[in-house]
Amino acid sequence: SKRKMTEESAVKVCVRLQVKELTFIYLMLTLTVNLYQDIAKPLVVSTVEGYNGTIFAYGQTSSGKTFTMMGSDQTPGVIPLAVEDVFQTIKNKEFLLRVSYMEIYNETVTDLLVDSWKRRPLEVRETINVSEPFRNLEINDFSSNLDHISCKDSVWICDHLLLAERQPY
Ligand SMILES: Nc1ncnc2c1ncn2[C@@H]1O[C@H](COP(=O)(O)OP(=O)(O)OP(=O)(O)O)[C@@H](O)[C@H]1O
Repeated sequence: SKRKMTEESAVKVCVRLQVKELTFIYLMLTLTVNLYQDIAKPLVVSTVEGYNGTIFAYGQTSSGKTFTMMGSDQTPGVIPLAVEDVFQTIKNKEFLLRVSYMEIYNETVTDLLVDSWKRRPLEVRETINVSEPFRNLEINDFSSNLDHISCKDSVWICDHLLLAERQPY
């Protein structure tokens, strides 16, 4: 299909740094969903069990970081796939899910969940072992089974992340 041809046109390389070794290398035929299943899903599931996890996209401009992380309606990226899996994993459990979304650009940290006209650079706290490294970062609580919380599904979260990203400065 047209979509498949397009997605296959880019090379994805997934790196887990381990003393100068690459653990996985994905070539042109790899779809984001395959990469997600191998690399990200185990990490996402273990974060729900209490482990810390980081998925980090690195590469030169236009190499496909946003495409891989956010994706599109036809080809969901790592973030929507991860949010969906989090909701699947916490289904029928009482679980507090907290989401924040920030951008680091030209050494300035910005909270993307704040309306663009209210945005101010976040102050970075450099003290070791602080649980909140950014002062004033908006942290949204979403719960899978509390009625008074407006968000109940992964689509709502992803829509808000996309809206936040597209707000003009
Ligand atoms: N695997 C892919 N299949 C099809 N199109 C892709 C793929 N990866 C990237 N693209 C397309 O290439 C263009 C650049 O990709 P993208 O915006 O994701 O790059 P980026 O690394 O986030 O760039 P920047 O650092 O400038 O933000 C976009 O139009 C995107 O849709």
